Amino acid sequence: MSTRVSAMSVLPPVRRDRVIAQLPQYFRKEAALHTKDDFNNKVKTACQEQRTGTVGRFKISKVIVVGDLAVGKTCLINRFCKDAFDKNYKATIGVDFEMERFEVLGVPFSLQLWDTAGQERFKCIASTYYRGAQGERFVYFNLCCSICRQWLEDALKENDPTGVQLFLVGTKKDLSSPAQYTQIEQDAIKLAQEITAEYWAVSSLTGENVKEFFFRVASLAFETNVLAELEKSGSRQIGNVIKINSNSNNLYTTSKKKQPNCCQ
Ligand SMILES: Nc1nc2c(ncn2[C@@H]2O[C@H](COP(=O)(O)OP(=O)(O)OP(=O)(O)O)[C@@H](O)[C@H]2O)c(=O)[nH]1
Ligand SMILES: [Mg+2]
Repeated sequence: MSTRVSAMSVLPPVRRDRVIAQLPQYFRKEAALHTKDDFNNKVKTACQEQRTGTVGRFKISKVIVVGDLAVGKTCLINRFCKDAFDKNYKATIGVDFEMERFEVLGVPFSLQLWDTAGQERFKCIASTYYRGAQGERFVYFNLCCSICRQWLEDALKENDPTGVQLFLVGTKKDLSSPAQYTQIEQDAIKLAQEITAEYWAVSSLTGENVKEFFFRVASLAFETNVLAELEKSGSRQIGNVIKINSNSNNLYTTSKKKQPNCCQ
């Protein structure tokens, strides 16, 4: 057994409240990365037959959280990972990391959450990370910020947009009245559609939608990763029994992304 595998085998079992057996649903149908109600059949079969390749062993998916300062990036991660909330603002310096382990369709799956700093003076540090990141990247953008389109442009400049799944997250939902929220949501859905992102609204103070959101991220990341693994192993086999579409890892978006405009 390799050292890496034995290191993994000493990890404690995945927490029971991180087990995902069903595909978690989108938040708003009009701004979803996909609207299917179950995991892809090829993915389900691969999981049953334990043919998920590096997914489930040492593969770790990265989630990069970006957005303006004080929009609530760190609090969102802390609410999910530690079930904690701090009302005092402590700016992130550079980048912090959290690891979160799931079990999806019986397969262990880890997300590494990159919590970047929103302050302008740390922005160059964050962009170094986008550049250095290998493999799939899943980027969130916080809604409650005037320059979120700027973050988006910067992050996409460093990444192939087709390899990135975007989530546009409206934070601090508890602070708006229902009437204010309705207006915010309309604008957010428009922006999400424009940038081909999935929209969510969350509150780290109350915990509303936080777990649902991360479960959805983990599930879509897992599905994309397994499909990519199947495609890789499919292309290595001679005379495949199962034909795997060469575009199958690009599940959710085939349309060319529009250049984001300036904020209104
Ligand atoms: N009411 C309310 N306040 C929140 C919520 N989320 C975060 N806050 C507050 O907003 C402030 C900033 O939160 P952070 O999570 O530190 O913001 P950040 O985006 O990580 O900021 P940087 O690290 O500077 O980029 C803190 O005072 C939090 O308590 C929320 O859901 N509701
Ligand atoms: Mg922070």
